[in-house]
Amino acid sequence: MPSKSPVIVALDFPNAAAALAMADQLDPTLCRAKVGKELFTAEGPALVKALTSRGFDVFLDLKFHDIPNTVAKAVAVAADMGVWMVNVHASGGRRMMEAAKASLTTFGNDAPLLIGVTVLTSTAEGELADVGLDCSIEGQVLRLATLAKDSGLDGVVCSAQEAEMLRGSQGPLFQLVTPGIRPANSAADDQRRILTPAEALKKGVDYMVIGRPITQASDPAEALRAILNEVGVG
Ligand SMILES: O=c1ccn([C@@H]2O[C@H](COP(=O)(O)O)[C@@H](O)[C@H]2O)c(=O)[nH]1
Repeated sequence: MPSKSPVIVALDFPNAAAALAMADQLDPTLCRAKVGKELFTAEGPALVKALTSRGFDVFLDLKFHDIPNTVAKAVAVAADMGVWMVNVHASGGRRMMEAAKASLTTFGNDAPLLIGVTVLTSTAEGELADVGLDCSIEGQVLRLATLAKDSGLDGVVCSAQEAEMLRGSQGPLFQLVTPGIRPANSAADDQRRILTPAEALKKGVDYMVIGRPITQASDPAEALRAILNEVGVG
């Protein structure tokens, strides 16, 4: 049965053995699973299949960013793999996102959620200037989220710090997927725009992507349970 949990556990591991050892400690009715660049580059579609056959909804987090034709084809292959969610960089632009969305038409109700990445949660205020953007992070997130919605995407990756603003501007159905979640007293690591799980849900996020606070815990299943208790789920 697909999970109704708001938690997506980031399986950031170097190989299938380590990722599946972690997955086997987690209950797929209490969380979803995210496969990112490190794990997918090492193990490919077989690893996605191993997770879906264990009952996990899989978010394939490859953040495609390329010309429209290339991204559209990659998104369709991801859909064929049976993933639940896939993403592209919203900064790839309207034509790229529209092509990605169009490539999912043939999948009908089985199409994965298509999500646009706005500004990475590791980016701090002031760092946009380094890449030539003369605006605030909130302004850039709003601009890219609006473009993603206009291009037909189902939602965006953003920080929970921007969730309230986006919930107000993009409406109740636009999916807000937020990494950069840190339970109180956890290390921020390389994340810069963080909130706790309870703060994030209060701001209206749909899904919280959580990696190290769960996967590096001495008891990952207990760390997940504590987060679900904090937000009153499960
Ligand atoms: O803006 C973004 C987009 C993606 N991520 C990914 O989420 C997880 C976060 O892991 P933690 O260990 O909880 O920091 C990781 O896989 C990133 O690639 C993100 O952090 N920010």
